[in-house]
Amino acid sequence: MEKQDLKIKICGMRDKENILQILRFEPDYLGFIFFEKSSRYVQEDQMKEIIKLSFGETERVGVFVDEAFEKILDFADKGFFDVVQLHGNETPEMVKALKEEGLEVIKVFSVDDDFDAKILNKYTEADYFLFDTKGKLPGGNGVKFNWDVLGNSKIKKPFFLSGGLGVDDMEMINSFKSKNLYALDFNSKLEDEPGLKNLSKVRKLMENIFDEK
Ligand SMILES: O=C(O)c1ccccc1N[C@@H]1O[C@H](COP(=O)(O)O)[C@@H](O)[C@H]1O
Repeated sequence: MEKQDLKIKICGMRDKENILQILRFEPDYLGFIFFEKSSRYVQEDQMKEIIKLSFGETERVGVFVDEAFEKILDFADKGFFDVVQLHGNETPEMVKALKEEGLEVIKVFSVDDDFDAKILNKYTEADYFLFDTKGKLPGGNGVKFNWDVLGNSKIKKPFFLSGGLGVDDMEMINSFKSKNLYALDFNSKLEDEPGLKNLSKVRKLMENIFDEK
């Protein structure tokens, strides 16, 4: 697999020093969790400082769980993110309304063995889908789902693959064939503690992940 084939998102960032270290590896996306119950929650005041950093080509993703439309817009106006990730039970109407405000939208679906891909047809307005593992928490469970459930033909939109991905999963990722796989989303498996990514793991990911085939 060639590097240019797949985008990389590293999620759950909040520590300024750690962000600066990770930015040196030039991931395509960095994610920030605006869900108060998350152990990776970024407060508004922290975010005001974080956006003063230079992100270069790396896009910022704001992660929300069933958040009010007005709050998402307010955070967008404050320049907290470039792309919004809706990680709850947001409706197709919510996606449409955010699109009408000019936002780029990733809609998340929590997947288990009973996942029915028909639901995707309701979310045609989303720019991207993201598939995460259904678990106790809305996200950040650190567990993989059975990727076979996605099936090849059912996903008509570029999508992020997520849920417990780590640096040792490349062989599995390489053998997962889906023409619309757009990005890999890494979070808890790269951490020393919630919100703090381990540099050796990120280095291994960014330098070696695409060379294993
Ligand atoms: O990480 C969290 O705490 C979190 C909380 C609420 C919604 C989403 C969250 N994280 C997202 O979960 C997936 C998968 O993470 P993991 O690899 O299983 O740890 C990822 O997309 C994060 O954006």
